[in-house]
Amino acid sequence: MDTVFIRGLQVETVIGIFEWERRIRQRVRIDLEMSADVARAAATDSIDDALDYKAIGKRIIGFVGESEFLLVETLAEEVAKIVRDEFGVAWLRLSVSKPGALRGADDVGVTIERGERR
Ligand SMILES: Nc1nc2c(c(=O)[nH]1)N=C([C@H](O)[C@@H](O)CO)CN2
Repeated sequence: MDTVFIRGLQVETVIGIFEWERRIRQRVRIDLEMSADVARAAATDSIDDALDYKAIGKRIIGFVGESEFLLVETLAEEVAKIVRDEFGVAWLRLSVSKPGALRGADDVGVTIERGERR
């Protein structure tokens, strides 16, 4: 299985369980790996046969920027659904984190895996 990935995508959004977090925008970081047939795209050298990371990245930026979830878990699940349903991705591994949210830690968040690897 091949993968197409997006690493370190940063988007500002409303997220968090505390009252003060509902009044500000915070930066979340998204790391995404998606199964893809890279050999086919390489053979034709056509974006039509590729999983377009730019199109997916723009869709995620738009969705996350407009969202107002409490938990990073919910944000991760909803982004995973969009990527799978709208871009036909069979398997993905997705991390959503809030850099600096926990004093003393570089980053905190969740990683989910959805679908079957082909
Ligand atoms: N598993 C989770 N734990 C916590 C979350 C979360 O989204 N998932 N969120 C918070 C707070 O919003 C925190 O990020 C504020 O600094 C705490 N724990």
